[in-house]
This record gives sequence, C-alpha cells and structure tokens, in this order.
Amino acid sequence: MKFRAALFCVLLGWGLTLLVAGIYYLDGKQQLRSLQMTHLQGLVERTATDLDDRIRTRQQLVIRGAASLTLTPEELIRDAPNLISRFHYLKGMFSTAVLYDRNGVIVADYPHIPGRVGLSVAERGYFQRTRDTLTPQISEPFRAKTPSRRHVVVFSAPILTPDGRFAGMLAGSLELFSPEFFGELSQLAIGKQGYIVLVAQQSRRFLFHPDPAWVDHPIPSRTQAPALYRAVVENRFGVSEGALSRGEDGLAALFKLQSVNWVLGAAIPLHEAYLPLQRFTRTLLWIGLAMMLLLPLLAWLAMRKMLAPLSVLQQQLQHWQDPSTAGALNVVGSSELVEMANTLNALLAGRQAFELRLSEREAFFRALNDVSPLGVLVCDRQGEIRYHNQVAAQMLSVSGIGCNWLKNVDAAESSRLIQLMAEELTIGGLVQRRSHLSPQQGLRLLLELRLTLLDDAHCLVILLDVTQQDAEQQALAGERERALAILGSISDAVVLTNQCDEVEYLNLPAQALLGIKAGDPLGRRLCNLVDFRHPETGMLLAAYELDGLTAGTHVELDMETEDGEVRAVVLALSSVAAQGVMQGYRVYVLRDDAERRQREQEQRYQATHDALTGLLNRRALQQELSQLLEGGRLPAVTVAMLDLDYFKEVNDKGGHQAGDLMLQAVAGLLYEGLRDSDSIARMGGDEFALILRHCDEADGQQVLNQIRQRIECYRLAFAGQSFTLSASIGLTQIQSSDATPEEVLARADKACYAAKFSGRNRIATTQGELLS
Ligand SMILES: Nc1nc2c(ncn2[C@@H]2O[C@H](COP(=O)(O)OP(=O)(O)OP(=O)(O)O)[C@@H](O)[C@H]2O)c(=O)[nH]1
Repeated sequence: MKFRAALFCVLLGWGLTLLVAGIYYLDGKQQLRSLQMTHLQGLVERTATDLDDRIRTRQQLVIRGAASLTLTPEELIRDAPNLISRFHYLKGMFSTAVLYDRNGVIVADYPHIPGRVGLSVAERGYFQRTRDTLTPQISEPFRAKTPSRRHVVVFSAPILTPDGRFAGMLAGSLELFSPEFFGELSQLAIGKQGYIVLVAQQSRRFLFHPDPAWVDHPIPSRTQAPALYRAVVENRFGVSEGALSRGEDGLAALFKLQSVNWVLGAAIPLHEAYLPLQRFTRTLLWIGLAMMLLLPLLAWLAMRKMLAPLSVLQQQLQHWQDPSTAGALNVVGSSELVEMANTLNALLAGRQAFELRLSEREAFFRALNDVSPLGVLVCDRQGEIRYHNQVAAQMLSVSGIGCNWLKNVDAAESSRLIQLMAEELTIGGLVQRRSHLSPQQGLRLLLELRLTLLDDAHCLVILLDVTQQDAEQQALAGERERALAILGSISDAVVLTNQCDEVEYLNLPAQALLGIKAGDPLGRRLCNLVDFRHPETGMLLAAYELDGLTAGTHVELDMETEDGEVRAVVLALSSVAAQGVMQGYRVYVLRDDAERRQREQEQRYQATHDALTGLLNRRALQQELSQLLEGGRLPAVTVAMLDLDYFKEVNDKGGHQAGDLMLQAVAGLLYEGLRDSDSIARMGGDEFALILRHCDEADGQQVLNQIRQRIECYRLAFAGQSFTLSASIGLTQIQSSDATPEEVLARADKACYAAKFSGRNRIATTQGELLS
C-alpha cells in the first residue's frame, strides 16, 4: 500500500513536473518567438528608415546640382571640365561625381580617373530612364566599367536646356559597400548568426548580403525562401518563420524602402532565436531531474508517515481473519481511519451478534429437525446428501452425509426427481410429489416430497411418510364408494351440502325430484336449485329460513323446480358431524309427499261432508255455527231445518237407489237456490240444515219458499216411474243470546216440526208463522 501510494505520488509528481515543464517550455518558446519577431521587425524598420534618409539625402544633392545647371548640350560639352568643379561637394556623399552629355558619354568626372571621360552609359537603364522621363533615377547596382569592377549605384538627375529639353545628366556614383552607405549594414549585429539583406525588386538580386558571394546574386526560389520571395515578388511584407535565403529555418522580417524599390530584410536562424530558451530548458531539465530523483525518497517518507495509522489498522485487522480473536480496532492519527475503524467496529459487533443469532437459530433448527416427524435433508442437484435429520435417515435408510438418497427411490421416479432438481426447479419454486421408495424388508413406503432450491447447487427436501395416510385415504375412498352406492340405491332424495350450503352430493332420486335438467348442480346452493314454499300460504321460504332449520326437522313444503313444476315434499334435515372437517355439512332428505297429502285431504273431506250428496255433514255444520257464535256480534243469519215429506214412500216404491237419487237431486236444488256464502248440510236421512248469512228471517222465508217450490215441482224419473215430493222447512234467526249450535238447531227443528205437523210442504218460523 505504502509502496503503491508512494509510486503513485512519484509518478504523479513526475507527470506534473513534465507537464509544467512542457507548458513553460511551449509558452516560453512562443513568447521568445514573439519577442524575436518584434525585435527583428523594429530593427528592420529602423534600418530601412535610416537607409531611406541616406538615399533621399544623396538623391536631393544630385537633383539640386542638376537643377543648378540650365544650358544647351553644346555648352555642357564645352564647359564640362569647369562645371564639374562645382560639384566637388558631392564627394562627401558619393565616391564619384560625373557629367554626361545628352548621349550618355561621360564628359567630366570628379575625382578624375583617367580613361573614364569618353565612356558611354547610353545602354544603362538609369541613363535611358533619366533622359526619357526627365526625372531623377537611382540605378540598380551594377559592376563599374572601371578597372576596380566594384558594385556601384548611381543617383542621376537630368540637366535641362533653357527650353526644358534634355541637355545631359549629372550623376553621383556610390560604391555599394562603401562605409558611408551599406558599410554600416554589415555592422548591424543580430545575435551571432543573424544578418541583414537588401534586395532590389526590379532585378530580384541581392544588393547586400553578409556573404559577399550572394551580392548581385538572384534571390532563391519560392520554395527555398518563401518569405523573401513573397516580399520581393508579391509585395507581401512582415515577420514570419520559415526557410531563410541560406536554406536554414529561421525568423525573418522584411520591409520595403520608401524611396526606392528595395526590400530590406533581417533574419535570424531558429537555433539562434531560441538560444535563450535552450539555456532555460537545460536549467529546467536539471531542476526536473533533481526533483524526479528526490521525489521517490520524499514520497516514500511522506507515505510512511501518513500511512502509519493504516499500518496499525492493517495489523489489527489481521486478527479479524479468525472471528475468535477479532477485537475492537483502535487507531489514532487519522480522522478518516478513526471513522473507518469505528464503522468496522460497529460492523464487527453486528457480525458477532448476527453469528450468535445464527448459531442459536441453527441449534434451534437442528433441534426442531431432530424432533420433527418430518424428514429433512439437504442435497446437491444429483441427490448427494449434505445434511439430513434422523427421521430422513430412517425413512430413506441412508447411512449419512455423502449418500445419494435417490438410490432408494423407485427407478422411474428417481430419474424424474433428478431431472426436476437439475433442470426444472428454480429458486423460490416448490415442487410437491408423492414417491414410492424401493421395497425394503417387504415394506414399500410412500413419501410425500416437497422440494425447493436453497441456492444454485443445493435442494431442500422435506419428507413425510404418508403410507398410513394413503392406506387410510384408500379405505376412506372405499367407504365413500359404498356410502354413495347406498345413497344411490335408496328411493328418497338425498342432498349433501357443505358449510356454505353448497351441494356436494346428490343421488339420482334427488336429481329427479329436484328436476335438474342441465348444468352441474354441485357447488350451487340448494335454495338456488329449487324454490321452497309454505304449502298453506304459498310464501317463498327464504334462504335464511332454510339455513335456520335445525337437525331433526321434518317440514312439509311445496317445492318449485326450475321448469316451474310444483311438488309436495317432506324435507328431513340432519347434520353430518358436530365437529371435524364435516362440521356444518347437512343432509337433506326429500320425499314426495303428494299421495299422503292427497289422502289426508280426502280424509278431511270425508270427515266434514256427506258421502251421498257432497254436502256438509252435521258435525261440519255444527262447527260452522260454533264459529259464527264465537265471532260475537253477527249480521243477520238465518238457520233453517228442511225435512222431506213422505220420503219413505220413494224408497218404498222406487227402492233405495231411487231414494238416493232423490236425495242427490234435492241437494242440487238446494245448492242452486242458495248463494256461495250460504252453508248446506245433510243432517241425516232426509233432513237438511241451511245457514243463510246476511239474511234475516223475512228474507229467509222468501228464499226458502222458492226452494220449497222448486222441490215441489221436481220430478224424478226412475225405472219407469215418476217420483215427486215436498219439503217442510222450519227457520229461525240466530239471536245474540244463542250460545250453542244445538240451541239454534233445536229452535229450527222445532219450527220444522211445526211445519210438518200443520200439513207439510210449508215453512214455519219460531214465531209460529206459516208459509205454504
Ligand atoms: N234411500 C234412502 N233412504 C233413507 C236414507 N236414510 C234414511 N232413509 C229412509 O228415509 C225414510 C225416512 O222416513 P221418515 O223420516 O220416517 O218419514 P217420512 O217417510 O219422510 O215421513 P215424514 O217425515 O213424516 O213426512 C226412512 O224410510 C229411511 O229408511 C238414505 O240414505 N237413503
């Protein structure tokens, strides 16, 4: 750690040193370049200004001298020797003063050089331009025709005639490298290797160059010295970096003289220009080298000092590899490490607490597994056991860790389980299966297996011996089959419902009785399969009423099936079990009650009706009278007794059968003559009793008299004979004082007797009135 940190610091320091040095180098180089360019430019501009001054001064001298002469060409030729003496002063500025005639022939010179007078310069450009333009000229440098053959420059001015024509020319020639003119250029120092050049634009030749060989030499091509070429040929001046005239790279400043088409340039090679930078760089390198050498030592010492608390922490942490020796960390000297140590201490405390809980839980689970009736094992995906409890070992007959429990499972089931654990089972997924173990000592155990993945490589298997349970279930299933067979064989309808009153079973008679045509009735509530109604009221039996029936109940109900058919049933209810899984289950036994109820109705009818005539019998009439009397205050009710007259004769003449027919006919006449609200009863033999409701005695007399007349008019034809008869009627109105039916009937009977006694075929009241 220390080494790595120190190495990192060293590398970082080196990198930073190199980066800073590089930035300083590049920046210094740029600034130095800019400084050198500024220096070159200033030097060139100052020198050009100085040269311009010198040239203008000399040119002005020549111009003024020429302007002081106005004469004819002949006078010039004639007076030339004298005239030249007037221009001795030019000797201060020029090396020679010369007078030319109008043809360019030298006519006088100063200082006089033998052989020069008589020479012609008619072919020189400066003469021709002076003559043709009548303006002063400065020639290109050329080699003089004198024996010295030195490079000279001529400043010329035209001498005019009085009428302004060209009479001749005054010129001052100057040696190019005379100390007065360009001699100072060679004195200008630009470092050790920098130099000044002067180039004539017209001839593109060097006028001045520190190397004499280059003087009067054409300038290099564009590719060789691009900056110089651009300035001379294209008039593009300024400071630039590139190839110089001698081929080396350098900085160059080029400037055009104003008085003449000459280009002045200053150049300095790059290695000369950047010489200060090289010295600086060398110093920088030494400093950097020293730093790079010192840096590892300093970094190592610094890291050692800084990371001392970390070393302490590292030593203390080595004890943490063994949880039993792990102690609290104690570090000083670094707030970050102290904070980290505190955090680790908290983690250690948490880990110890967690391990304690884990060990407690492991002990708990091991104890639980040991006492559990369930077999528990952990195996890999091929079935090799990693852990098992005792129950699992007994169930599977395995000897210990490392065994493969699947060897004791049926072969086909074993391969299926391997496939399950190896391929299909996923973490979080649970598979439940029943598997037979291979027979051992005649026993063939059936286990219920629950498999789940603990991690990618291990499965948890829970085993439950369900051999006994399976046998019991099979026995139970047999029991159920038998019970269902029994239930199916009885004629009563049996319906079994669960705690939610949903049908779980119904036998065939129940399906027939409930009229289930389509759909599965199982799972539906009984009250939704059919409607139960109270037989007397026809009111629907609500679901809660059905639920409220208690075991042992027998109740008569009308049952309306889905297709609208109403059946009379007797519902018997019993509960299956008071507790256990079948608690709340109910057995409904439904029996068709139509016949019994019909029979009972007939018995009730027979008890209250006369079998021969269908009228009420005596007892029924007495009951009706009792009910009337019990009802308290009554509207007018008339009670009458009717006895046929000499009925015995009908029996005697026509036989008993004729008598019965006559009795039935009289019953019909009575039925027709009375209202529905009235009651008619045969009291016995040929005696009838009538109750006329809402009918007082007077009205009763009228109604009964009509009945009497109808009976009187009636003829019964039977067996070739015709039978007639009459009736005696006694009537009475129920009084508020009447207490019993017998009391009322006795009074009516008494009136009937009176009617019969007074001659028959008449009506008598209790007041003794007679109507016939
Ligand atoms: N055919 C027939 N005769 C019956 C029946 N019950 C009673 N009788 C007969 O009805 C006759 C009743 O006769 P009585 O009440 O004695 O007298 P009666 O002949 O009507 O003469 P009066 O009542 O005095 O006018 C008897 O001869 C009975 O045998 C019956 O159910 N059918």
